[in-house]
Amino acid sequence: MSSESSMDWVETRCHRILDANLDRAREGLRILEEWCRFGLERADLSATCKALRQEVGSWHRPKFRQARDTTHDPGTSLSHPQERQRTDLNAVLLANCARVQEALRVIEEYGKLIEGDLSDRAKAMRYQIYVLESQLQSRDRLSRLRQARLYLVTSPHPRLLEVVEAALSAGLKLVQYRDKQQEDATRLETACRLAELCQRYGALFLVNDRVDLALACGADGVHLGQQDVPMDVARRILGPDRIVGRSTTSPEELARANAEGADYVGVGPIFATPTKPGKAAAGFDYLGYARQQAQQPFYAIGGIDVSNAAAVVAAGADRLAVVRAIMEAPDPKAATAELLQML
Ligand SMILES: Cc1ncc(COP(=O)(O)OP(=O)(O)O)c(N)n1
Ligand SMILES: Cc1ncsc1CCOP(=O)(O)O
Ligand SMILES: [Mg+2]
Repeated sequence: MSSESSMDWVETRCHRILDANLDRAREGLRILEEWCRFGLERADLSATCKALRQEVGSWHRPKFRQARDTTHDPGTSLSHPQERQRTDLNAVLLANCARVQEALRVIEEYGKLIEGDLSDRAKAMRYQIYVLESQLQSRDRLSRLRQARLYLVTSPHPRLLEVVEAALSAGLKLVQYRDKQQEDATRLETACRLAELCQRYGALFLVNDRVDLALACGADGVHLGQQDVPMDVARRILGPDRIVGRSTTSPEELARANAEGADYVGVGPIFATPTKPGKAAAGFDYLGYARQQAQQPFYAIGGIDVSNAAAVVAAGADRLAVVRAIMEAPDPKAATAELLQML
């Protein structure tokens, strides 16, 4: 091969790579656009996707298409098992954000050999996709939160991951890691393992009290009590896309949580509970008040189990948070299923 024809050979291969990845980016954007338009009914996000998709289309030069050689492409018949089965909507959105980001990265690198300008634009667009991804995630987190009726708050347990997995396998979609005793290094390790587990089951994962641990393990958010850091500080640290929940025991605390814009509130303790010794019960009166006044989803918590959950629901709760009812149940999966059914 002469040195000139070898350069042509490389260029044709690069055109082929650009052709495939321009198509891949456009397809991924179309999938995201459809959800923004028909799922979220968000004209702004849908318009963003459309503009990005059209821009990618405008980069697609005829010479890239002409280099296409589908019959000899060994990749056309390869597909990963994960591509055939996505666990939930969020997995579809995440997979397609990743697909667009990867395609843009390829365009950015190979574009340097062909057109520097194309490479620069692909890089700029990749950052726009990161922003879009976090916008989609935050919308998605809040809608998943609204769907989650049962909230497991964990307690220290020798088989913590096993118990949580049993509850997740029964359909639980919201978990809070609460451990006041462990050293930070162990807590962080456990939080990371729980975050991964919850993600696998399509469940939201929050960390109790600790914004730093929530950030470090990539949790979906944090639960703050009245003595924890102020909500605006948590939002500043975690960014606008994570969930921040707040405990409330009285109308005054609820009014503050409303004003602060908490994404959800804990309402309780409904009954006195050994999990929070010394904390007086707020009772059904406060539950009824929260039902009228809460501006966000609220979870009744404190002393709730399968024996009294129906009464708590009758008193106005449509969401429950529990510790012992699942963590100390002889069969955590069955207890979760029973509670879920009551909701
Ligand atoms: C859902 C939910 N509600 C209330 C609490 C209690 O939080 P807090 O008052 O900060 O007490 P601790 O849990 O930190 O002991 C909660 N954790 N979750
Ligand atoms: C953390 C917390 N906050 C108010 S009550 C409570 C503990 C609830 O535990 P249990 O469900 O075991 O009564
Ligand atoms: Mg707390």
